[in-house]
Amino acid sequence: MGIIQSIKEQGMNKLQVISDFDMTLSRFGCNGRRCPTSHNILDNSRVVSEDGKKELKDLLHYYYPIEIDPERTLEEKCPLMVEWWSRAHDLLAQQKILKGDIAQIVSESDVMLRDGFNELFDQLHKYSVPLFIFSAGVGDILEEIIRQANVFHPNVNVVSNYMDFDDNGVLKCFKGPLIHTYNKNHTVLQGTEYFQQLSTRTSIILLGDSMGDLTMADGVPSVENILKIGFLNDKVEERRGKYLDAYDIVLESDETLDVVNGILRYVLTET
Ligand SMILES: Nc1ccn([C@@H]2O[C@H](COP(=O)(O)O)[C@@H](O)[C@H]2O)c(=O)n1
Repeated sequence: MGIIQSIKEQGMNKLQVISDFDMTLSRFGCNGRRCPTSHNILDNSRVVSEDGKKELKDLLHYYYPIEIDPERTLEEKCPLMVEWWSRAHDLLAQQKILKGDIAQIVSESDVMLRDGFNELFDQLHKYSVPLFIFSAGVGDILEEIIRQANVFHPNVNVVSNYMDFDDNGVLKCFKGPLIHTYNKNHTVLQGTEYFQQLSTRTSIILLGDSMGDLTMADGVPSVENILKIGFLNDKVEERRGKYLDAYDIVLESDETLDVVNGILRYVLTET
């Protein structure tokens, strides 16, 4: 039997959705221009100095090609990703960013959620299906994005990199453990108990845009069905083979959540 059919037969009470955020729930591009990641929203904002912006852009131009390079191994990439995230977080921590400015920074940014986000969040909420957002982005920023989009429903849980502010609301550092593209697995979830509480939710729909997102469900105690849907946004030709091997469904240059919503509609409606 196919995975989608098995998930439907198990029923909505057994289902949970685990999703990446940047470039999976948010758009990769619009009208030929790149949309920002949660990190980029901060990097490009008015609260970062011109020198800071340049240094953050230099880091992006150096490390992003490494992140998506299909020829490099995970072992090669991991220490370099730690280096990128740590250097970027240190730079951001020097900018005296105020907690009270986050909402405006987000509302002034070019971030866009994928078309169909309302249906996705609202369907999952309506049927009380837990949505776990597991992100190597900036938690405070992505939470604000979904709050401003009016879809931060009670069934949504987020694990990400959160900012640590001092008593005056000034950013001093980022809280640990550091989450980067290639350590999104049980090792950074210790102490959260999230998946243990959902141990009866043994059907999973996993949404990601990188090879690192494939391990996001590793902490789920007893997976019975898992449907992995991958958004292939960049270096499409070079990475297609690896994505097709790893994901059950690969969506190329698709800025919508239409396929995901169609599957959920099928799974969640009784026939
Ligand atoms: N300083 C940084 C570090 C990372 N990024 C990008 O953000 C993405 C966040 O990861 P998700 O797991 O939430 O997709 C990642 O893919 C990096 O390209 C950044 O923009 N700036």
